[in-house]
Amino acid sequence: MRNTIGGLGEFTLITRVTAQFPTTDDVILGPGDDAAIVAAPDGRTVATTDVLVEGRHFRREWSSARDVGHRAVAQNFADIAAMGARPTTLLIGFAAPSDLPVQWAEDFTAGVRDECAVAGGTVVGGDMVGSDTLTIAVTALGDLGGADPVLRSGARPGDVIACTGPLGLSAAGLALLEGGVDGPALCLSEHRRPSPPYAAGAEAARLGATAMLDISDGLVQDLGHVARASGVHIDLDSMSLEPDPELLEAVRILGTAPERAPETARGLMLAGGEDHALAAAFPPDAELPAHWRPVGRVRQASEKAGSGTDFGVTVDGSPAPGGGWDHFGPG
Ligand SMILES: Nc1ncnc2c1ncn2[C@@H]1O[C@H](COP(=O)(O)OP(=O)(O)OP(=O)(O)O)[C@@H](O)[C@H]1O
Ligand SMILES: Cc1ncc(C[n+]2csc(CCOP(=O)(O)O)c2C)c(N)n1
Ligand SMILES: [Mg+2]
Ligand SMILES: [Mg+2]
Ligand SMILES: [Mg+2]
Repeated sequence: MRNTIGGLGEFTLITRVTAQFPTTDDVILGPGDDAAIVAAPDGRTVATTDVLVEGRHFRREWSSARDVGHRAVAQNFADIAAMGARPTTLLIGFAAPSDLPVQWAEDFTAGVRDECAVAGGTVVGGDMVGSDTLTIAVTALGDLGGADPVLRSGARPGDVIACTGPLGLSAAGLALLEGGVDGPALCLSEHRRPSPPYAAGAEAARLGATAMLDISDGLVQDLGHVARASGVHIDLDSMSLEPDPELLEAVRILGTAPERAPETARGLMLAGGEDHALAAAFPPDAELPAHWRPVGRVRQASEKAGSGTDFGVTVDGSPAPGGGWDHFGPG
């Protein structure tokens, strides 16, 4: 029992974990009572939740506890940013077996704390329960700062689709880990600790974005949600997707012939999930900073090309290949 959370007990563990989190201007009452009280300066709070399950989302042999902490924050605060909001606070449900080392819980918490410092939020509560499967369920809250939220449903024909943040790197990192081969550090680190462009969410709202979401399941599949919600069609220009040199190197290490590497890398940029980049639709006359890379156009839904499994997204005018993540669909 020594050095396991079973030895420490639930309430000591809660005290140790919550002691790591600073208070911020968004916190009226932090952890310790029946609920937290969070400031909502304009009267609205953006709320979202995502779950990480060991074996499904991470493996302890591939990711450190700190990595999982970073990732739990990143995937949730990316959803807040994708609404055009500023990340403020988190609640963390922590379900773990009793023989989990205390050190793992401490390191996970340090990862949460450090990613919160990057995103600008903090933790105000959570829950600790026993479970055979290590599972992290995070609720994130955010503040719109008086602005209108950027929904998935506002894209209009003529809009430009632009992305900011990495694409394909996390999928390449995962493939390297699955293959048991070493590869570019950037791919491995983006898989273990995604780096969503948090501030770009509110920036997109200021720039007049008509629709936005973060890329968790794959660019094509996720933009399909925008296309359906907005009643439009989206055509992506594959040649506007410029693979990072590290992504090209990773696909070569994974066995792609050098001359095919750009195409394979673009395939990962189109279908790879978990980068938590932001993709948004902007009016054609929007003046976008360079980090928002135009990657496609919004068209009338009636111009939709292709048949079969059409998510309302084409690539270079042709039906997009599948490949996005579906937790319950065919693998
Ligand atoms: N069990 C559920 N009950 C109610 N709403 C849900 C449930 N699961 C998902 N949703 C809602 O469905 C919408 C889409 O969920 P989804 O999880 O695909 O989005 P996401 O969190 O942006 O993506 P990802 O989970 O891949 O990061 C969200 O508004 C989410 O709150
Ligand atoms: C061990 C292990 N195996 C597979 C994957 C790949 N994976 C899991 S969930 C997901 C989509 C986003 O999830 P969600 O929709 O729940 O946010 C992806 C691409 C992984 N990360 N770790
Ligand atoms: Mg979700
Ligand atoms: Mg999302
Ligand atoms: Mg998903």
